[in-house]
Amino acid sequence: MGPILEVRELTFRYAARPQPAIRDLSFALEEGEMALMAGPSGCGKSTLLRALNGLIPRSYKGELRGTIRIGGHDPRAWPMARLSQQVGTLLQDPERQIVAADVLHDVAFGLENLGWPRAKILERVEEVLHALGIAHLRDRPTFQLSGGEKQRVALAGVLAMAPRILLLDEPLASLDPQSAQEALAVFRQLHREGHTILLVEHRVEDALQAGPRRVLYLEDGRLVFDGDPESFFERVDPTAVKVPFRVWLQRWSALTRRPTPGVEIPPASPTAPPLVVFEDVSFGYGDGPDVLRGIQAEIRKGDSLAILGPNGAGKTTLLKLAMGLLKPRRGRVWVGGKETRAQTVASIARTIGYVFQSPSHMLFAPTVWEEVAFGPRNLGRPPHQVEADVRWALEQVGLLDQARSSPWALSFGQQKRVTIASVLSMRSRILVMDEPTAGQDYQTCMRLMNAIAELVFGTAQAADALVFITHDLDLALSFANRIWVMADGQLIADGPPEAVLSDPEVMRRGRLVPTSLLEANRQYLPRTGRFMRAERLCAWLQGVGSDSL
Ligand SMILES: Nc1ncnc2c1ncn2[C@@H]1O[C@H](COP(=O)(O)OP(=O)(O)OP(=O)(O)O)[C@@H](O)[C@H]1O
Ligand SMILES: Nc1ncnc2c1ncn2[C@@H]1O[C@H](COP(=O)(O)OP(=O)(O)OP(=O)(O)O)[C@@H](O)[C@H]1O
Repeated sequence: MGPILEVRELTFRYAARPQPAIRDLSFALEEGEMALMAGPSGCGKSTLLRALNGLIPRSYKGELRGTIRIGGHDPRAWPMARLSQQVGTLLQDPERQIVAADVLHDVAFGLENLGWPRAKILERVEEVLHALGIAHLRDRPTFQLSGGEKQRVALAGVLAMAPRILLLDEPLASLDPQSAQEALAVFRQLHREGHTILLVEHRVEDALQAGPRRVLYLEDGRLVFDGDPESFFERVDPTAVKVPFRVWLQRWSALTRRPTPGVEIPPASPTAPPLVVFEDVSFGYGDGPDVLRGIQAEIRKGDSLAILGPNGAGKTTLLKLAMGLLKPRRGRVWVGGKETRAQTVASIARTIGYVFQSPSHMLFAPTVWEEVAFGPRNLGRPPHQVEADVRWALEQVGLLDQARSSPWALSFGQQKRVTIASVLSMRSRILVMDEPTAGQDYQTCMRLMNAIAELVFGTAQAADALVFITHDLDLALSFANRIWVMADGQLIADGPPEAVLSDPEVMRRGRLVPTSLLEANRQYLPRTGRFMRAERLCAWLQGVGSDSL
């Protein structure tokens, strides 16, 4: 029997683009094989998945050349219903995957289409919801879900159908670390049961825990590596891909191109002037239960604040209260010395630039340039200033070359960066970002965060504070001088990364799982005195001599 999935010399060019998004791709997966696919943002990963699941050429027009075989047949001749029984896809943006009004119906949707009897559908849905730890969400309206809750519901819908081939486009991007572990356990189980899995993930270190024995690495539409994880680590540039810290250390002295050190982030000062104050704040949606309870905290000048915590803990809700998009049920929120109740959202937006979690909630303009120009124009800036602001913001996110593209003709990671640029261009004093680096490759992520940290801590002092929600502990320990952990609507920790991420009780309640970089940092903390990002820790370890390793 031949491979279950095979592509040969596959090339695809989107109609709107002069260059192909994937070029001459050839590889095959045997039945029951699991492979991890990685590569920089925009390298063609989602495009390949679209060609495999039939969205290309059905929904995306362009020029497709080469061969695709599924179980030895050309799927392009099949009706979509037959193809989707064989190939299940988790899309990168759960907003686009969820179809039904409540969780039960959403997860049951595919099975209903297959004509399963009702009792069997219910049984199957319960089973999948349990496996992903979201049984409690069963009867919830889907529009009310948090980002990570949505991602798990979308995944449940795909897994419920148990297709032979699973194409998973960044299934971990918005999951809290413990939920990511649970999802990985489900993938391991599916692999044991004989499903073929192609897992696209930037979180390489995490994704490898699902046990793939093969890594496919794309660059600029081409397959540049196909081999086992250890050989991948021997060849990979650790500044480009998130690898375990031991790989960093092994490769560090041989690196010819060292990453730029980036701006130094000083400790947060507990006596700096407060910018945003939460005064005993509680909040619930509509007449529903409280989702935030008794939040008492201040965001101060010079903070680079990372907000961590389980999916559904209330992180996004808290930031929406700061933006005045929601008003507290009890207590008060102050921005710039005034209560949010007494300010319009537009006036708060002059102080706080806010990047939403999902780019599809923000994008609206015909071109990237127009999208990024909207904010500064709205603030009444003169055209030459708008031009300078847009150019600068697009440079920071590495998208100046896409200025004339439609935001909809970009990869997910690129779209997310457009939304960041459209906030940077307003040059707000406080930058608030909901999972800014979800869906970004490691290198882009580091560049982006360095550029943003530079605004607050660089010589120009172009901003006063930075606040970001993230599930990436490495990002938090590398760029935050202060961490809040939220759990179940409450603030359970507030302090420097070294203290917060060393507290086992906070780690447990926050569903935080130590990464290899965090573990190395904890080990050396007595001597380093502070947590450091991977390259700094490597340099430090080298400085103290290898005998102490
Ligand atoms: N609908 C579209 N129309 C035109 N061009 C597109 C479209 N979608 C993606 N592209 C372009 O094709 C290239 C590959 O995009 P793709 O989404 O496959 O990348 P990716 O590797 O999945 O990126 P990411 O990691 O950011 O999700 C990019 O240059 C992107 O701008
Ligand atoms: N519009 C809404 N109506 C009702 N409940 C909502 C609404 N939006 C969010 N919720 C609920 O409020 C709680 C907190 O959601 P929130 O989006 O703040 O979580 P989060 O910590 O940002 O999660 P994630 O890490 O998954 O993004 C969740 O239980 C969520 O289901």
